[in-house]
Formats: sequence, structure tokens, C-alpha cells
Amino acid sequence: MQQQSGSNMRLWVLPSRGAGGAYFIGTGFLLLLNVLVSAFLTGWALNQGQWQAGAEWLGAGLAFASVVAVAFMYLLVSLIHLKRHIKVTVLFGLLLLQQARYLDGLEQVLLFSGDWLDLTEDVLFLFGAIVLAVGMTLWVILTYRLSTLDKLTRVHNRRYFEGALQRYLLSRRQEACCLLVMDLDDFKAINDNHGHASGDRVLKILGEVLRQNARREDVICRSGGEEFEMLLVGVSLATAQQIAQRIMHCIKAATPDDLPTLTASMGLTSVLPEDDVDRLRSRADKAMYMAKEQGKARIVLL
Ligand SMILES: Nc1nc2c(ncn2[C@@H]2O[C@H](COP(=O)(O)OP(=O)(O)OP(=O)(O)O)[C@@H](O)[C@H]2O)c(=O)[nH]1
Repeated sequence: MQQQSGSNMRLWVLPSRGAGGAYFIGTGFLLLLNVLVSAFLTGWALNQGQWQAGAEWLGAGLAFASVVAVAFMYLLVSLIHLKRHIKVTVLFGLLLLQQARYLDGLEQVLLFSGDWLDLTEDVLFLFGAIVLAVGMTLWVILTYRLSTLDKLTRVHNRRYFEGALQRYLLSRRQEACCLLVMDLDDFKAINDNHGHASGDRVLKILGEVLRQNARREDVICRSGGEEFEMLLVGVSLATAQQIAQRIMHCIKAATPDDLPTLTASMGLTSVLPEDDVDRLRSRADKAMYMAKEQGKARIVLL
């Protein structure tokens, strides 16, 4: 969704432009649906009173819709995370097993309409509802993490970062804020001379250095091969420059003994009132490329 101004529009913007936000909202909706299903079916099981018939049909209908919705979400996750969804599959298998209990309930709704439920069944329903709610919550967290983190460095991925930038710009806080873009120097040589595993090790080190230098409100991402970005919230350009210098120092200091000294070229810019995501990032990118052209291992402000 494009940038929109006006606070009334903010509600309609997903937390992230990419699938991370969609999962979060989609699975949150499923969770709600399942809690409703559980509540209805549990109520139906516990209460054999006058309202029973309506509640049965509503509960059964919700149960069926829930199974279809879960299967759909499963398909979506499978398609997007073809290589990474094994953990999700296991969790989902458990969830679908649990869902099968509702289908079983549906069948019983259709076949029976008497006082066939006993206490054991009621307890099982309650237990199932709790397991389902916990399972769904875990699933939300797991899929959200899978879709927003970079697997190698454990910092956020580009998709999440773009969403975070967009949210920040929409909030238009009055405080100062800066964007730092950095690209490791001569990284290809590390891969070529020391092997891809060493290259990966360096990327992990850089991710760790950035995490150590970030505060809670800052957002870090790996936006490309050896390129990282950092949104420094609530800091002036002068302070951001000091932070960038500290990071540069930490990168050098963290160089493993068997590798040449690590350096990075950095571009730093402050967020301007008229910025949108593209304009802000292209300015920071430009500054970073200027740092490369001026001889690498330096910070350029723009
Ligand atoms: N080990 C490893 N290498 C990667 C990964 N992603 C990209 N690369 C490599 O990163 C290298 C980037 O090379 P270049 O774009 O030439 O950058 P560079 O060698 O740092 O040169 P400068 O940016 O000009 O300093 C390429 O060889 C890619 O194959 C990754 O996840 N792991």
C-alpha cells in the first residue's frame, strides 16, 4: 500500500507491506475464529438448554469454516516458504488433528441431538480449545518470525524493514531520525580466497555487531548480500555519525584472525519531512556509493 497521510488512514495500512504483516493479521483472525469455535462448541457441550439448536449449527458452521481457513493458510505458508516450512508443517499437523475434533463434533451434531455428551467429553472440548489457542499463538509467532527475519544473520529482512520504515514515516514523529546504509568492503575477495563459509561467518559477525550497537527502538536489516541498513530512531545526524563510527570500529575489532581486516562503506542521512521510503533509501544508498567511490572504509553524510 502506498504512503497515505492523515491519521484516519493509518488503521488501514498493514503492519508490513509484505507477507509478514499479512500472516500476522491472517493468523490473528484465525486465532479469533478458533476461539469463537471453541467457545461455541464448549458452550454447546456444557449447556443442553433451549438455545442448543441454534448454537449447534453456528458452532458447527464455524468449525467447518475454521478448518477450511486453516487449510488455506497452510497452503499459503507452504507456497511462500517452500524450503522453510517444515517446522510449520509439524505444528500444523498437530493443529489439523485438533481441528479434526471439531469435524467430529460436526458429524455428531448432524447425527445426534440428545444428551449424549458426558463430563469427559466436556473436559476434552475445553482442553482442546486451550491446546488450539496455544498452538495457534505459537504458529502466529513462528510464521511471523520466519517471514520477517534473515535466516543467516538473525536481523530483520528487507521486507520487514520496508514495512518498519513505512510505519515510521506514516507516524511522522517530531523527533530526529537517521538511516544508515552499509556495505562490507571487498567481500567477494573473502568468499573467493577463504571460502563461502568464511563469508557467511563475516555476515553473522556484522549482524551481531549491529545488534550490539542498536537500542530497542532501532531497526536493523540485511537488505542484500553484504548490505545492511539501520534506522536510528530519535537521534540527530551528528549522533548517528558517532554511532556509525563506533560500528565501523567494532567491525574492525571483530575481524577473525584468519581474515583481512573487515571494513564497510557507510551512507548516512537524516529523515526529512518530505521523505517517502524510496526517496529516503535512495539518498542513503547514494551516500553509501559515494563512500565506495571515495576509497571505501568511510562514512559519507548526505
Ligand atoms: N558468503 C556469502 N556471500 C554472499 C552472500 N550473498 C552474497 N554474497 C556474495 O557477496 C559478494 C558481493 O560482491 P561485490 O558486490 O563485488 O562486493 P564487494 O566484493 O564487497 O565489493 P565492494 O562492494 O566494491 O567493496 C558476491 O561474491 C556474492 O556472491 C551470502 O549470503 N553469503
